[in-house]
Amino acid sequence: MDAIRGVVYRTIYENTQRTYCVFILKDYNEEYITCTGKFESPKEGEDIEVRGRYVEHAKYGFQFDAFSIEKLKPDNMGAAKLYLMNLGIKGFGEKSVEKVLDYFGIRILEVLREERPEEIKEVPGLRQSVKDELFNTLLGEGILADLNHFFESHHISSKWSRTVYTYYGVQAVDVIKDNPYTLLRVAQDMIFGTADTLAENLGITGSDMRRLEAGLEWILRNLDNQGHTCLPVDQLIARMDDLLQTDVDDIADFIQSLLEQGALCSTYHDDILYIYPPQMYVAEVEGANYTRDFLLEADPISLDIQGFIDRFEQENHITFGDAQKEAIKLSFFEKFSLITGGPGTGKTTIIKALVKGFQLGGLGRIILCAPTGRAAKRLTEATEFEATTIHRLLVPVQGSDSYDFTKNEDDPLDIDVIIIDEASMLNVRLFYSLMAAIPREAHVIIVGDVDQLPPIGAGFVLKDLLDSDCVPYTRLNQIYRQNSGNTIVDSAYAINRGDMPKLDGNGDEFSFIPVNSYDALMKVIIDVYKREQEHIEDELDIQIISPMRRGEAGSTRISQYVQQALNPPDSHKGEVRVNGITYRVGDKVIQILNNYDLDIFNGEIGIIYAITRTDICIRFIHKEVRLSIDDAHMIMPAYAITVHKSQGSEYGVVIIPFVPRYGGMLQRNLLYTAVTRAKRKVIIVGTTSAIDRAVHTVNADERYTLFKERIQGSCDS
Ligand SMILES: Nc1ncnc2c1ncn2[C@@H]1O[C@H](COP(=O)(O)OP(=O)(O)OP(=O)(O)O)[C@@H](O)[C@H]1O
Repeated sequence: MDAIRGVVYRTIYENTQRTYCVFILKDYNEEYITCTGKFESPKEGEDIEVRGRYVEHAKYGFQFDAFSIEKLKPDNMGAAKLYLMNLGIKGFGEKSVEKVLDYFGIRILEVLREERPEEIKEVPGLRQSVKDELFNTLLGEGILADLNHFFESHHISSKWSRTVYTYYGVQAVDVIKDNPYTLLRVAQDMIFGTADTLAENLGITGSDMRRLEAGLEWILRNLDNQGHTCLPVDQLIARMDDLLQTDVDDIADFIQSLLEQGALCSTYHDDILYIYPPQMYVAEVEGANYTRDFLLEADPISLDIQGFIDRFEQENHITFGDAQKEAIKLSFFEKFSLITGGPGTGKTTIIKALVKGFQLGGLGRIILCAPTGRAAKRLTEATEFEATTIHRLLVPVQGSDSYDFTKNEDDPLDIDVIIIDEASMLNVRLFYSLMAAIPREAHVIIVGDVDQLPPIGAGFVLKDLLDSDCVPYTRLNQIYRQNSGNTIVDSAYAINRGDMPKLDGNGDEFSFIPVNSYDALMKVIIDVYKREQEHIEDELDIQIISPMRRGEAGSTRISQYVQQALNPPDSHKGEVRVNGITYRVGDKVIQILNNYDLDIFNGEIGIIYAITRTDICIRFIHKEVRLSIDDAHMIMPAYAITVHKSQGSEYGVVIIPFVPRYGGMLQRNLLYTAVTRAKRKVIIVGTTSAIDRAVHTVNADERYTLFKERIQGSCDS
């Protein structure tokens, strides 16, 4: 490792999270060296030492890749002045700095070098607030330096120093030395192995309790992402053994002790012990209990149902099929019922009828909701009745976990009826939160297509409710949408049955373009996108939907290609680079987190129409917003998005890349979900073999959950 000392000459770039920077260092031989580092940028004029190595960057040439940085303490009065001025403290300008220098004289070098920030408080003539901030900053500088040193000595990037300091303050180094695994809670992008290696360096090995705790926490943290509410105990032990490579008996004893303390929960079912994190256990058990309460008794509304159906048919010039009528009757009769069916089977039409019917039956406080903003908007448009997202309905507790809501059993919703659409997206935790907030006397109607992808998060509520055979339900099989020749719908149903869709037709609605190389895939996608763009009024109506995000053919890479091809750099167009991603005026972006302040939700797609020094201005379908560049982590490029992100949304034209390199993602429900996102046109670009594999692969990913069994009442605890 090399070390260079010098003065920071100029900062070239720093990302908004302040975890990566590029700057020019002027070393003591007056040579200018471009440095990069995964830490916050030093300030211009600062004396620093960087340690790392010289590298040759393909584009930027020779530069210094700094692994760590240390601010050098000033060794003369001029440097001390610069150092103090560079602290960037409000109200601490040149005059105030002079006061400090006058007071300490040459002794200031000692104060700064030996990190005795408390002495700063003695300086007369400084405002108390300035003194306090100066004290805290100098203290922080010292601790940051200690952290940088500590990390460096253990070969860990100092990019986490600022976060760790912000979290643990003056105690930071001690906290980490005491339990290095605490880093995993603070440094979100740190992997277990990094903390584990540090722990080993510090003598924490084998079955040390801190190691067992961290290993368990790490595995349970990923449970939700993998779709499980619980794990069979053998699985849990095996996973911990894989991760920690320690004595299996110690792991088993540790799990047992947590069960005894109530830090983990468990259920015995079919001779298998399932282990739950407590919040998952509560969600699964209580979600099922609430549902069972609703199933206890029917609660018919006072309405001549047949007369109502006849009138609705007349007014809307349709004749309901038998299954549709059954669904309507069940919804009016039962307190809790379910409607499932594929695209075009009339689910939305039924919802429309239900709203009317419940109103006529005197139940006027009706809520329509869906898991995503886009689905709620679509429902509003289709039913002409205001729908909302489940999150908005339940009112999240600001700044807390994403399942913590203001509306709950103690403060329930003021409603008579709730109709929940796109229910295939409901995971166990969201379902529990929702059920907790529904008053016991309300009618609950759950609507969704059970053949869509399972939800993000644990469980598959819609499927389990259906499979339980305890919930009154209707399955709609007849397709009403443009009955004859809708090849999108026909293809979707063929895929769902496990048949190949017709790929050689020249239908305008469903087409397949074979490609036999990666380059051809990208080229065709761009050509098709361009062609469709010319025929469409609103670019938001075309969407590329890819089976996965990562990899050469993932949505991220495709988005980059499309941007390069269709919206390349242009001196007339504003652009900004955030976290290595370039956003340019004209680009399509997707919101990836709910932003309640701006009223824009996860999954909404928009086009950038302006970029200012501070904001990215985006036109979403119904709204234009100015997103602060500091909040740019809430968006992503979206020429292509994943099938998972597209759930609950519809687009006029959908382009689906589908090639063998998607591997395990080539599954029937994934292709079915992608195809059913299209209203007018689907273009699959790929290979017959990839489609064949998907059509014949029924999602084999097992989700560990006992939700269905709890609905059935076959689980004891
Ligand atoms: N019984 C019926 N007779 C004739 N047309 C019907 C009938 N039911 C629904 N439709 C029509 O079929 C089309 C599809 O219905 P709808 O949108 O309600 O289905 P959906 O299941 O909600 O579909 P998706 O999930 O794809 O939105 C609509 O144009 C609707 O007006």
